[in-house]
Amino acid sequence: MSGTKPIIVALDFSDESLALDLIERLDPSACRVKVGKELFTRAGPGLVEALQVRGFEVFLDLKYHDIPNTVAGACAVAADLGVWMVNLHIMGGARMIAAARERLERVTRPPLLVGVTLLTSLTGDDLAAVGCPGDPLERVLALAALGHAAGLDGIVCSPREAAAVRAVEGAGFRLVTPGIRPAGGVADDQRRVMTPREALAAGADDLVIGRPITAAADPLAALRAIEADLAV
Ligand SMILES: O=C(O)c1cc(=O)[nH]c(=O)n1[C@@H]1O[C@H](COP(=O)(O)O)[C@@H](O)[C@H]1O
Repeated sequence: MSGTKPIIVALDFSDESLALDLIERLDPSACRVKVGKELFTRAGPGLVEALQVRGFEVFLDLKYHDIPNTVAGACAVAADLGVWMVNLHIMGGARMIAAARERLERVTRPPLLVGVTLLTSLTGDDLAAVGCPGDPLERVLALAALGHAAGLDGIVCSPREAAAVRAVEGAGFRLVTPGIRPAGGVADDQRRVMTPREALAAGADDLVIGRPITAAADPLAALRAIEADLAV
């Protein structure tokens, strides 16, 4: 684990006010937040700035996947926004990743650049159905190696793959893991999941957690319960 606050709360809301209501009750010294496609499409960069003004480090999760020039430009603009972390799809290829890295090297405060390997909602059967049969773990390991060589700071993967990736890619490579579900929680659309404690024990650096917190009757109590479980 590379920090004292491994939890990233995924603010997957359709409305800015819902995100801000939750944020008012969170402590920026205890967690980070993620702004993804839903909230960003609604609220845009202004919301990112509002979160940062309140002291939160923001993971901008727009999963860029395009030609190298377009992704590099988007990463540069994300850096201008001052975000802490930004992501892209490793399937965009080594030249796309290298272009993003090269552009970020030109900015004063580059965000961490991480790459999505295989979405945590996908199984081996899903891979076969899109014409890429194979074992999810093998695919994650291959994409992690490609991304690392092309200049990523880390990857997004399921915690189920964290230990294997850590063994190959080493200590400094950041492992960001969604697909987190407290024991007994519903998986929703996630397929490759682990509990928060299992994920940290497997070597994850960051735990991206959305609905187990945001859809709970008492989101703050749900977050506290996860933190308490991790502290044991
Ligand atoms: O890049 C991501 O953050 C991401 C990658 C991935 O493979 N799986 C995944 O679930 N995510 C994001 O992580 C969050 C997980 O949310 P919950 O399933 O509600 O905990 C969502 O905001 C997803 O967009």
